[in-house]
Amino acid sequence: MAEVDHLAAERATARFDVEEMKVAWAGSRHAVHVADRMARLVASDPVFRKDNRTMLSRKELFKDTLRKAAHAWKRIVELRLTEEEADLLRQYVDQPGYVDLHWGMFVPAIKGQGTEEQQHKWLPLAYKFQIIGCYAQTELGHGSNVQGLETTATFDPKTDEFVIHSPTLTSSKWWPGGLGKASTHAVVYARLITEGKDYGIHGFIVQLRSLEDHSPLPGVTLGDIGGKFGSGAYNSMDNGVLRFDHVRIPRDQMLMRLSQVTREGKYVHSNVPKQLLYGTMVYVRQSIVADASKALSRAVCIAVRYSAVRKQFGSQDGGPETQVLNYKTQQSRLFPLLASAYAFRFVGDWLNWLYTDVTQKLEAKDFSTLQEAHACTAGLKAVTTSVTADAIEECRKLCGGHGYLNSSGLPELFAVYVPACTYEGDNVVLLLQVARILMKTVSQLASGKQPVGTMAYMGKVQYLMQCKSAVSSAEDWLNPDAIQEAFEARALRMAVNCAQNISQAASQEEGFYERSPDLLEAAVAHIQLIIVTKFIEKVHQEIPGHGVKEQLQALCNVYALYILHKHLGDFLATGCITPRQGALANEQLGKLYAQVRPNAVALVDAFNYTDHYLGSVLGRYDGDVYPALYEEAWKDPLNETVVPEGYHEYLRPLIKQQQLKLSRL
Ligand SMILES: CCCCC/C=C\C/C=C\C/C=C\CC/C=C/C(=O)SCCNC(=O)CCNC(=O)[C@H](O)C(C)(C)COP(=O)(O)OP(=O)(O)OC[C@H]1O[C@@H](n2cnc3c(N)ncnc32)[C@H](O)[C@@H]1OP(=O)(O)O
Ligand SMILES: Cc1cc2nc3c(=O)[nH]c(=O)nc-3n(C[C@H](O)[C@H](O)[C@H](O)COP(=O)(O)OP(=O)(O)OC[C@H]3O[C@@H](n4cnc5c(N)ncnc54)[C@H](O)[C@@H]3O)c2cc1C
Repeated sequence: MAEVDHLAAERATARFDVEEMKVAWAGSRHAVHVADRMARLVASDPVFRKDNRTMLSRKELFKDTLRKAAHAWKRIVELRLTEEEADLLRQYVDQPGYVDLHWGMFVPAIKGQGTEEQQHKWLPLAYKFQIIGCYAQTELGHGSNVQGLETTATFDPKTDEFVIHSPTLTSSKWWPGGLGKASTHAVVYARLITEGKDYGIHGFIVQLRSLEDHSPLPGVTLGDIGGKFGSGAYNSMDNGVLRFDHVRIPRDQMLMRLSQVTREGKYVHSNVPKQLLYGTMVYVRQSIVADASKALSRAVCIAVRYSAVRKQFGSQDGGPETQVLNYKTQQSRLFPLLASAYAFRFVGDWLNWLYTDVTQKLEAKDFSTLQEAHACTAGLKAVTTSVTADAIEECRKLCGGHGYLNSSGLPELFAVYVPACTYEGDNVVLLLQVARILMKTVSQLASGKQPVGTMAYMGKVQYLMQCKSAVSSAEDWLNPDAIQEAFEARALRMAVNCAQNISQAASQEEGFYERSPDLLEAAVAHIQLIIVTKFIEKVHQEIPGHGVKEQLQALCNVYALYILHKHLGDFLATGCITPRQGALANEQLGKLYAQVRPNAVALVDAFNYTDHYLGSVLGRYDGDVYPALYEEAWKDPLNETVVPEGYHEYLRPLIKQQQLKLSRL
């Protein structure tokens, strides 16, 4: 705890119990305790220091990542941490690295697509780090279009092996994290060819490097793909390139849970949907939604605390300067982001529940919710990452000039975060998947088929297509039913409009292609409805703690009315609300910002982030920003010498030359 709390006055104005809000945010009292313990463990360990990260060269940064990963593993083993604790410890280390892909994709791919026998063989090796794995799907030529991948896995019945080959330059695996320098193994996605027939994409476990000296195995060419956006940031990750020259692997290294190749080379597909091959991506997409709320809440925490510390311009009578957080413009930019952080947190929890539920159903051979899981994970991944990436940049601007300094933590957070809009599915490509499912659902309405899950509202088509909002005062917008109905009507009408336009095209495919920009917006409207709905449902639950429910209610309304205001064109164009009702929503939004203002600092305190994890001099808990900024500047390598290197070569001759010229005048 800080000795001098420059934000004490802010904390004193909070009208709710911050400790209880921490519980609401983390999900349970247990979750708060575990997270707290792990965060402090990391913060107090000098190996996990990260304040100098943006000043390291790529090589130093990569070595630092290896060191941190090894040290984290040592601590996990020494302290006998549980899986939950270990995951949190890695999260607080906060440096992207090969372990993310090892635990986050390699292990889940084997769990999801490997037979029990294969899991029995490979998982213990992975769990003890006797092998290190990555997920090698994307190629130089194709990422989004998974069916377009070119790497081949041809079965050779003579030797009972698959021959893995990269037939073209564009078939080189390109991007997999951990592949460049660290991984010994990969789950490689390749076209399965047997008995002369191409059966499409399947997963194979392939060893890449020697377990003795880490050198590439014969026929394997691999390396790092090069520096990436920003200093520090995602450059700690060894995203890699990989080519195979007729590399042989035993037949039993094909992941055979969904389909098999027999000893004779016969292809057998189990009676399961082929999309289960994409299961690892679905799993990671739902984790990415939870991750979005973490990244967004970090940026918002920095911007809120700093905005409370920073003062600009005085009162007209020469009194004290105004905290920038008191400017209405600052509030209208910042508070919707604060509300979004909470909204994403709760929708992330719900998505995790949905994923667990779908997984259990799949195990019982019930595939009915597969489409729902795909639509929700793809859509929520797309919307939450796009909003978060933009929001981090907005937080940088909200911090003025100091936000542009590395020591603010925001440039690095942005650089680390933006690829989330691309990896695990480009956001536009994913939203078009949602749109396809929406169009399918609309087309089935006429046949009387009742939509289920998050599409269930579409079943109220008769009502939602013609309903008119009853809002007649700003306060009416505090009614969750009014919000819910407006969002449902907007999403449905946008989807139906798209479907009608598509039906006028020469073919469904052509119509979809022509209308894809509108479809994108319809998909976003549907996903925003889900986020609003899950926030409303959360607030309806019993939430203990003085004032906690009231604050969440206010944030829920901020989130919904901000989206309504931002997308007013959609609501008006579809006739769901009138311009007057739109203006009333904006009026109510202003009142809600005033309600949030005294609670803002406490609302970000509830994220319970250590100064180490935040990594920002602007976001310090104690608000003592200026001495920290001043001190940080002196740590820059440029300040190691008073006179800079290069002075004698370039500056002195220049200055002397000018002096000489002047003396001749
Ligand atoms: C790793 C860390 C884990 C922790 C995470 C926590 C925090 C995150 C922090 C850091 C992350 C760290 C690293 C990031 C690592 C990144 C890894 C990667 O990027 S791996 C590569 C990911 N690649 C993609 O996502 C590719 C995107 N493309 C696709 O998913 C598909 O190809 C696409 C676009 C869906 C199209 O597929 P296609 O086969 O052509 O399908 P159709 O459009 O024709 O659809 C056919 C039917 O299949 C249904 N479908 C499609 N996908 C799925 C799915 N996933 N699940 C279920 N069903 C699916 C689709 O709806 C169609 O159904 P119908 O036939 O209409 O009924
Ligand atoms: C940091 C990072 C880490 C990654 N890690 C891994 C990893 O560990 N393993 C792995 O296998 N891969 C990994 N990837 C690859 C990643 O999954 C792909 O980059 C991603 O799926 C996007 O595919 P792409 O690069 O082919 O983009 P493209 O599909 O080429 O996208 C280019 C543009 O085309 C547009 N576009 C494409 N198709 C359509 C369409 N049908 N309709 C409309 N517009 C379209 C996109 O919106 C985008 O604007 C990683 C990528 C990054 C950036």
